[in-house]
Amino acid sequence: MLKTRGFGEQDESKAGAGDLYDHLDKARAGEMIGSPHLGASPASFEGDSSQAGDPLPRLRPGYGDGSGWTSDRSFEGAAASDWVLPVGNLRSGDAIREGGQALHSGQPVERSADAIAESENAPAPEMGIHHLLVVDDDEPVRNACCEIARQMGFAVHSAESVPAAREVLKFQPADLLLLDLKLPGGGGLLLLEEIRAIHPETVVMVMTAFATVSSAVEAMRIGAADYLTKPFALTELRNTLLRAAKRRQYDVASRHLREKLRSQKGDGHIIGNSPEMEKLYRILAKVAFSTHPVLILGESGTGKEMVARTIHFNGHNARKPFVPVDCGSLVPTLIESELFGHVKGAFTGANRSKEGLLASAEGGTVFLDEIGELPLDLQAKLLRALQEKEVRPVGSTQAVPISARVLAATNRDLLAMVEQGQFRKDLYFRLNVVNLKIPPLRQRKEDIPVLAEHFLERKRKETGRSLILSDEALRWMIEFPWPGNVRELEHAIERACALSSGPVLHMGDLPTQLQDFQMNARQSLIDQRERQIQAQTAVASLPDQSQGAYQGPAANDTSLTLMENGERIISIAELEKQAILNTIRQLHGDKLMAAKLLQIGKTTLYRKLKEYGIAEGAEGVQ
Ligand SMILES: Nc1ncnc2c1ncn2[C@@H]1O[C@H](COP(=O)(O)OP(=O)(O)OP(=O)(O)O)[C@@H](O)[C@H]1O
Repeated sequence: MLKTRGFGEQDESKAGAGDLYDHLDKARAGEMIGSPHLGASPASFEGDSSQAGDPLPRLRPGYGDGSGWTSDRSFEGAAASDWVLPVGNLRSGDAIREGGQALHSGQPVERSADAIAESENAPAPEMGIHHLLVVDDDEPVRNACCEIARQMGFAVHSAESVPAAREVLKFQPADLLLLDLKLPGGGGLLLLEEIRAIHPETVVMVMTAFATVSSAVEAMRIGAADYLTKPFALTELRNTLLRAAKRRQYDVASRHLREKLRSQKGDGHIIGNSPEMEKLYRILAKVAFSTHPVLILGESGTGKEMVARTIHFNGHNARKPFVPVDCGSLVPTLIESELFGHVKGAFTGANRSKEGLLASAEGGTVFLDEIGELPLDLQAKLLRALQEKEVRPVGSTQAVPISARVLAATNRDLLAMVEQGQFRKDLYFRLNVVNLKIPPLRQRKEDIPVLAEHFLERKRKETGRSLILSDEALRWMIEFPWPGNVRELEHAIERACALSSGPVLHMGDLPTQLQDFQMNARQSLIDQRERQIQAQTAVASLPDQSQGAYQGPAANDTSLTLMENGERIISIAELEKQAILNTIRQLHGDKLMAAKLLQIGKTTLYRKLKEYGIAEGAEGVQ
């Protein structure tokens, strides 16, 4: 049976919905959901104006036909569960069917997207449909929470116990879970742990009684995002649900962005799949959706500006301007007027007023590159501008509001500059709300082949030539430390493409620093090999070891360990002693040559001999 009712109508259906109406009506009258004594006055919450002054929820005037809601719902397999199909995520004028497959009984009813968007409590339409599961054995509380959530635009499901909740979750994973911690058939904490393991992305809010606040703390430790203490006001419930929905939306959006960053190819996109870059994508995907300042750190050419652009063009203000400011290349006398603007006549040559770069970003992003180069006096002015969100153009008495997000970058050690008094500490903390470190290319060598291929592909497209790197060239590119990072690699490929006459790019086509690096590396290998051969030849040309050679420690020597199987374990110190004494003997006492062949200093050799108690002039070692 389908029962409908519009808010404010007197209730021929009230008997069917039972306590829900009592609960909602009383809650609307300023009482608390979950109160054990519903007649209690909200005065007990004095001091919390948000609760005491809780505005009544504005229920939409019915669904489509102006009526109320469906009741009498159940879902096959989920006893006492309450299902309502999606709302939200609609464009103006859209209509949706409520009920659909999941409703066991009753006709689907429609309501317009406009009606939903109208509701001040509904999550923003772009937030999408959120499936909320309410789990509480207290039916009036459960129903009241479901109703409020439904009005806010959630797709609501409910269960009165842990087993019933598990049944619901089999069919519909929850985006959000509102969970009473005190439940029959196993506590809410158990379900919370299960959810964290199976659906870690579900945002969980727990409900507790005053007496069990410690379990809420435990729940937060396990991973609940928020908690409500019973009894709670409508406003609290709505705010908690909204926060959770936003959090969920944020999590989903950052996960998508991370995937996008990982898989994107082509010009203008960050390339690289090393673990270091994966870490960078993870943080980048989070900061893109916030408005906090971000400090981007990394050596020259690591891609700091590219990262700043990626943050801006994937964030909420992507359509607003992105204004890069190179603090290092601005003429010192002009920096102030560039950043903050000036009025006509402010200084010689100021023939007209000019808007500053900070104001021109208008809700977009200002990227302060090489922030470490900003003179100290301007650091103070920038700090003031960021704190007060306004700038005063040079020569003006009027402040101009600024609304841009600030991203800053540097290849310098700002903290060391702070310690040396070259950079303001307060500005450093202002800019460094979040910091993103881009590792140098030599610390993520896995990215070199993919980056090289990326730049080659660009050249192939530009020139129509088929171009590939020889194995040798690629091998040395991977070895090379790239002090100029990705920019240097990009230029190396460009140069090689320009110089090579055929499709294969060889070592000879790469820049001289790479060729020099290859030559030096080869030379040091040759030198090392030669030293080894010399040493071997010297030893081989000496008399047989048995002739007066040091024979090692005596059996009773403490440097010896005799194993059970009779094998002797010789200590490192003893091995060293053997090597030194044998070499000197083989060289007929030539200690200088011995030190050279053993690759130790002469003084070390004499010190060792002294330690061994071998006096100058002893046979064979003088
Ligand atoms: N991960 C990357 N994927 C593709 N191209 C990259 C990457 N990192 C850097 N680049 C390219 O390298 C060049 C230098 O990048 P960018 O200007 O962002 O570096 P930077 O760290 O800001 O340098 P500087 O400190 O010198 O200003 C650009 O052409 C950019 O496109």
